Amino acid sequence: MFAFLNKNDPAETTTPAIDPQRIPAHVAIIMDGNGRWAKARHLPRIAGHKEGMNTVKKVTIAASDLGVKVLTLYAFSTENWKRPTDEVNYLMQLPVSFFDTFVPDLVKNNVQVQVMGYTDKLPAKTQKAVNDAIADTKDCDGMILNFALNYGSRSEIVSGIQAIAAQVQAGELAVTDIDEATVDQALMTAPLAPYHDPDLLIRTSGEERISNFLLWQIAYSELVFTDVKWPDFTATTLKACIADYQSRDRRFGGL
Ligand SMILES: CCc1cc(N2CCCCCC2)n2ncc(-c3ccc(F)cc3)c2n1
Repeated sequence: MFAFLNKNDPAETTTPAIDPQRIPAHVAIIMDGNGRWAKARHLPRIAGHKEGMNTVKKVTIAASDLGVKVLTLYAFSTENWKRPTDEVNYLMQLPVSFFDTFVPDLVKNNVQVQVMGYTDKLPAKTQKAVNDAIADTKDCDGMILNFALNYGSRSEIVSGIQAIAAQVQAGELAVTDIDEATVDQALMTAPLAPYHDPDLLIRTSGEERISNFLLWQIAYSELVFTDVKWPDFTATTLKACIADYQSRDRRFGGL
């Protein structure tokens, strides 16, 4: 079901062998450990977030080069608003910094940006940076880089139920016609079809929790937990996680 990597090789010094024919189509990552990375170096937490953004750039290109179809990154949860104001303010300018420096590389690598979450609640500058990047990469038909931004799975499911109920109330949908596909189409991952469900979910920094991320979508996902902190995560770490994924015998509930 899930495994914990890096018991013996935390630095991932060896490049694992992976089968290029069995790359997971959709990889989702909970990018944890940025604050602890900074604390271990006697740096402010925002230094960890800044280094974490550099890792986003490196891992985006690595995933695209490996042939991943969708890379979903949990950048900011609905619960993160509880953090200190100065940290939230710093985090909210990261999408601006990211796109100021990285959109040309995204286009060069044919990467399309998508964003899911309650983005209307974000600061105007953050929303503009996100909307500009989506517009600038809309013609790219390579890997989709999907940021979860002000996202929470339970809220997403409630919003989806409300949308389905409105369809029934409007006479557009019969209750007996509601099925799993109806729910898939009502969730924020609908635009990722046919890759709306992650094949592989990675969480960094040793925590073994899902933390309200893609709860419906990970029903059959392989879960890999690594103790590597996100700022230390590299293309080699990604390959090690994919090698672990490829070592699994996925049954989707069957024998
Ligand atoms: C808004 C919070 C946040 C935090 C953050 N961190 C800090 C915490 C996680 C580690 C990665 C670095 N990053 N890194 C990229 C983005 C980003 C988000 C949307 C977008 F369209 C483009 C880039 C980002 N956003």
